Amino acid sequence: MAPFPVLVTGGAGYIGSHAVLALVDRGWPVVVLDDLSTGFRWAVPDGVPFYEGDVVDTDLVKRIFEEQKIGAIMHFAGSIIVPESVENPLKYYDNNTGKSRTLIQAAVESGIPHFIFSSTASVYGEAEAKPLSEDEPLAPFNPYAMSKAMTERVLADTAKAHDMNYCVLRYFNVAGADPEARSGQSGVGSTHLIKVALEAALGKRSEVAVFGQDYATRDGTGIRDYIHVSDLAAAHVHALEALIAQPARNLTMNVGYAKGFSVLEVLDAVDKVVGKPVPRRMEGRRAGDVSALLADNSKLLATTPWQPQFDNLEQIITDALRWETKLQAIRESESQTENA
Ligand SMILES: NC(=O)c1ccc[n+]([C@@H]2O[C@H](COP(=O)([O-])OP(=O)(O)OC[C@H]3O[C@@H](n4cnc5c(N)ncnc54)[C@H](O)[C@@H]3O)[C@@H](O)[C@H]2O)c1
Ligand SMILES: O=c1ccn([C@@H]2O[C@H](COP(=O)(O)OP(=O)(O)O[C@H]3O[C@H](CO)[C@@H](O)[C@H](O)[C@H]3O)[C@@H](O)[C@H]2O)c(=O)[nH]1
Repeated sequence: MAPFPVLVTGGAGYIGSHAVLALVDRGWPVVVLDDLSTGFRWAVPDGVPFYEGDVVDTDLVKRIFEEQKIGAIMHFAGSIIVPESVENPLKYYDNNTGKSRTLIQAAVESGIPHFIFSSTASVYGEAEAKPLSEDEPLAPFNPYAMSKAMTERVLADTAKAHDMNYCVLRYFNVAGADPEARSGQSGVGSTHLIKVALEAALGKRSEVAVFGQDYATRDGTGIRDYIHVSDLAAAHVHALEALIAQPARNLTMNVGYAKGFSVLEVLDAVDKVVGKPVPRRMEGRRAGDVSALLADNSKLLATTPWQPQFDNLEQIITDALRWETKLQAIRESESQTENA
C-alpha cells in the first residue's frame, strides 16, 4: 500500500499524539494541525510537519492539503470535558460540531477521500452495564455527547451526497500512555479518573473524589470500559487501512475492550500499582454522568486485523504512572527554563 500523508488534527493532544506515533511507527507520513489550546508542541515528534492553527481556518487547512499532498484526515481536535459541556454547551457545539462541519466542507471541496472522526461511547447515553453494539439507538445524555453525535450525522449525510469515505470511531474510556513513555496525558486540570487518581498518588492533588455511590451497578459506582491509548491509536491505523482497502465505505466502530471496571475497582488497582492507598472522598453524582458504558467491539475485530495488545487495567495504570512521573520532570525543566 503506497502511503500518502495523513493530516492529524489535534495531533499535539493526548490521543492525537499517540495516533501520530502509531502512524509514524507503521511508515505513514504524518502532518499535524493543532491550535495548542489543550495540546503541547513538544508532544509532536521531531520530523513531523506541524501547523499551529484552528481547524476552522479553511484557508490554512486548504493550504496544508495542497502543500503536504494530504490523502486522509484523522480529526481529533475538539473539546472533551463532559462537566464543562454541561456548563458551557455552546463551546462544545462550536468546537466539536460547527468547526468539524467547516473542516468536512474543506475536505469535500478539496477532494480528500478519507476522513476518520473521533467520536465517543457517550453518544449511546445510559447503558445499564450491557455491551453496546454500533446499532444501538443513540441517546446522547450531555452536550459533549450530542456535539459528537451531530458531527457523526454531518459526516453520514455528507458521505451520501459527496465522494467521501469516512469512519467514525466511538471511543470508550481512554487511559494509559505510550509504553515507551514517548507521550501521555499531559493536560492540566484533567477530570479523567485514572489521571486524577495518579495525580493524587503523586501529591499533585490532595485526594480523588468518587462521584456517586448509588448507581445500579455492582458496588454503586460508575462502570466504564477503559482502553489503553496505544490500542486505540492502533485501531485508527487499521481503520484507515480498511477504508483504503474498500473505499466508499461508511464505517462506524466501537473501540473498547468489552470489559467494565467500577470507580472503586479502578481506585483499588491504582492503590496496588502505586503501592499505597490513594486518599478518596465520597461525593454525590457528577452532572452529565451515566451509570455504565461497555463496548461490544466485535465489529472492529471482524472488520480489521486489530487485536488488543495492552488489555490489562494494571498495565494501563502502570504506563500512565510512568508518564505522570516523566511529565513532572518535563514541567520542572520547563519552569527552570522560564525562571532562568
Ligand atoms: N479522552 C477520552 O477519553 C476521549 C474519549 C472519547 C473521545 N475522545 C475524543 O478524542 C479526541 C481527542 O481527545 P484528547 O483526549 O486527546 O483531548 P486533548 O485535549 O488532549 O486533545 C485535543 C487536541 O485538539 C486541539 N484542538 C482543540 N480544538 C482545536 C481546534 N478548533 N483546532 C485545532 N486544534 C484544536 C487541542 O489543542 C489538543 O491538542 C477528541 O475529539 C475527544 O472528543 C476522547
Ligand atoms: O475524579 C473523578 C473522575 C471520574 N470519576 C468517575 O469515573 C468514571 C469515569 O469518568 P471520566 O474518567 O471523567 O470519564 P467519562 O466521564 O466517562 O468520559 C470519558 O469517556 C467518554 C467515553 O466513555 C469520553 O467521551 C469522554 O471524552 C471522556 O472524558 C465516571 O463514573 C465518573 O463519575 C470519579 O468518580 N472521580
